[in-house]
Amino acid sequence: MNGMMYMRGSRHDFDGWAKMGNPGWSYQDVLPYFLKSEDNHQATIMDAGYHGVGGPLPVGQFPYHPPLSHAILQAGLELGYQVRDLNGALHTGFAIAQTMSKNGSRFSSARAFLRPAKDRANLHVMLNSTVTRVLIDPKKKAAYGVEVYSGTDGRTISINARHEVIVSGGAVASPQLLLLSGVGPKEDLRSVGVPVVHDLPGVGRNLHNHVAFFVNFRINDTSTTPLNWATAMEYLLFRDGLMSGTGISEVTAVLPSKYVNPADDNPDLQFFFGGYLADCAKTGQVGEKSGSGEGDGRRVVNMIPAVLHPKSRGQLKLKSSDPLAHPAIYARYLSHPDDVAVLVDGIKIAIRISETPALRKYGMELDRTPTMGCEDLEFGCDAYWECAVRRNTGPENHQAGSCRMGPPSDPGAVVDAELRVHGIDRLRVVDASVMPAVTSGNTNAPVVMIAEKASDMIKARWVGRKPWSKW
Ligand SMILES: Cc1cc2nc3c(=O)[nH]c(=O)nc-3n(C[C@H](O)[C@H](O)[C@H](O)COP(=O)(O)OP(=O)(O)OC[C@H]3O[C@@H](n4cnc5c(N)ncnc54)[C@H](O)[C@@H]3O)c2cc1C
Repeated sequence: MNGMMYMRGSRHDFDGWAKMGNPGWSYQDVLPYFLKSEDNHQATIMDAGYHGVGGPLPVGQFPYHPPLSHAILQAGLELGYQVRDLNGALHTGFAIAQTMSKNGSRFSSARAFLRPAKDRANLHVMLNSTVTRVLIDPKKKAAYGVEVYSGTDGRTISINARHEVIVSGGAVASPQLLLLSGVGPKEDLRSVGVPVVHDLPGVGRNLHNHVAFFVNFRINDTSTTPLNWATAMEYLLFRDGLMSGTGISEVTAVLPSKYVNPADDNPDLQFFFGGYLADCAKTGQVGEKSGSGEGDGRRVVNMIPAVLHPKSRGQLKLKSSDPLAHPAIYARYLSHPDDVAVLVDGIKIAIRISETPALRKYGMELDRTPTMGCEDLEFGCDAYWECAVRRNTGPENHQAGSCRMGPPSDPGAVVDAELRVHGIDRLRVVDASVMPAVTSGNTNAPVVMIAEKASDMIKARWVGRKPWSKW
């Protein structure tokens, strides 16, 4: 379950991965895999050559856009930015983002990829089950199965793999699972009593995330109404109206801070917008008064700058050898001073956006309520914003990098460019954890791309098929 925004990141992200010693991951290499999964239902109005049709994942804008969405785009134009396809030729600008959705409703990865395959004889989905360990032959250093705990009957069973084991638990659970299986930094494993199968220092390290700050504004609000039976009917009959959108959360901007060269088209800030959804209703009757304002026709909306190229790195460790216990996560957000500086510059850009004529029409005004703990600093000076971002840090949900891809010469690498775990045969990791550096945008589309590319690598090893090569 996520916010559905379909953002691939910048070509520089993938070229950077390739430069780090990962052949096959440059932008030119990965673009075909983005296209392979995509069924873009607005392909004709997007940049030519950058979008696919006919894939399993529907991509497109929601049908309903509140007027404020268009006003934000206008604000971007007034500041000299372009409104463009941010998954196309260039990566800087404003957009009503495309989403993983169809007919105004969410399209999860499960709906796109799993459900159509549900009747295949070689697919079995176990519900309410947790993999507790990858079974690895310590002599051969090869994975041969998994141990699974069933939350339904409390039993733990072993399942053998004929070919290989693919770990896809995400940036938190994948390193956790490797650690539980004895693959990780040997000192850390010994300290929690897990027998060491393979000393791999990078497991759980390099954990990072986009980190953001909510800048609040007040606007004059006269155009929202609570959801009611009429909006429900509009959605059911026409797949349109308030229920077929996400308010101004559909808008995003990818912009350079003052610390990067705009000509490089490698922006280091993404802006999200929030607080302008339709209201839940108390009665469901048409004409119910809006409950979200402050009673004076004003309501709070947010602009949320996020640092796209964070330099801060955290770590994940086991707290115990209990596979059902949560791991210890040391996020270390904003531990690198450059991340703070970029975020503060992002706040200033957000304020500039709010001061454009397009948003002044809405009476947009910065909420000057001081952040708790920063009251003694003069509101709005750099020291104040530095305090505010540290006191009210808003991490995104884009955790990545904790099983990072890299060559064997890289001591922090966990998987190679074929996503195989270094030192262990028949074991791959396929998810956001393999990203050496998080992409410049929301992370779901890149994870789908990684999975598409992985499926080719897996087939190449076991059935000898050639990589997908439409382009
Ligand atoms: C609230 C939220 C909003 C987001 N919004 C967006 C957005 O708008 N656009 C976007 O692009 N990205 C968004 N993201 C990020 C995006 O969803 C993630 O980057 C992406 O899902 C990561 O994919 P993954 O396969 O690495 O991990 P996950 O999607 O987390 O998949 C891992 C799966 O493994 C399962 N699992 C874990 N451990 C075990 C185990 N031991 N045994 C069995 N199963 C296990 C988990 O239950 C989960 O289903 C959002 C994320 C969140 C949380």
